[in-house]
Amino acid sequence: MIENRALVRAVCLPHARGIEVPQYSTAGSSGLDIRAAVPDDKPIIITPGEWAMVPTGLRIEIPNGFEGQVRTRSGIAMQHGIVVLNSPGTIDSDYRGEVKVLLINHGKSSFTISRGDRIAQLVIVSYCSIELKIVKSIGSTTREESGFGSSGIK
Ligand SMILES: O=c1ccn([C@H]2C[C@H](O)[C@@H](COP(=O)(O)OP(=O)(O)OP(=O)(O)O)O2)c(=O)[nH]1
Ligand SMILES: [Mg+2]
Repeated sequence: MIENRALVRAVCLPHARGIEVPQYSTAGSSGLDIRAAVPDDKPIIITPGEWAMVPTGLRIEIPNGFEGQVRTRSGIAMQHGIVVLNSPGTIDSDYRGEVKVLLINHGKSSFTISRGDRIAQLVIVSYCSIELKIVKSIGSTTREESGFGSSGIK
């Protein structure tokens, strides 16, 4: 159990009223499950190969020095091929619009998203803001320019 919790304030927009607010499903979960705020009578259907922007009905105020990462839920990825297209989606701390989730269907069947469905998870992460300095050369390493499988694939 993490004792030192960052406070994230959120506004629930009218179209999300009645939907469960994002929650950690267990005490040790890193991501809060976030739910689709689509109308009851207008589910979103994503056909194979297509993607859709799913509203969450939430505006959040992430503290300075933190960002939100919108990540795929492994269950719907494994069972239906539904993943966050821009994974992980970035929620900037200065963003005040509605958090949206971009989902793509890599599966073989259409996938229906109904009101209140848990569509993704939101992880709040601290990050480092840098000052980028352009110089003539940068420090050398053993690896130098090797990459992209240079150490072998398996
Ligand atoms: O999955 C996502 C990704 C982004 N956003 C919102 C919050 C984020 O702060 C903003 C901008 O996102 P990003 O920086 O990824 O998009 P961009 O294409 O660079 O747009 P911008 O020029 O507005 O930064 O859009 C979401 O609601 N969900
Ligand atoms: Mg951006």
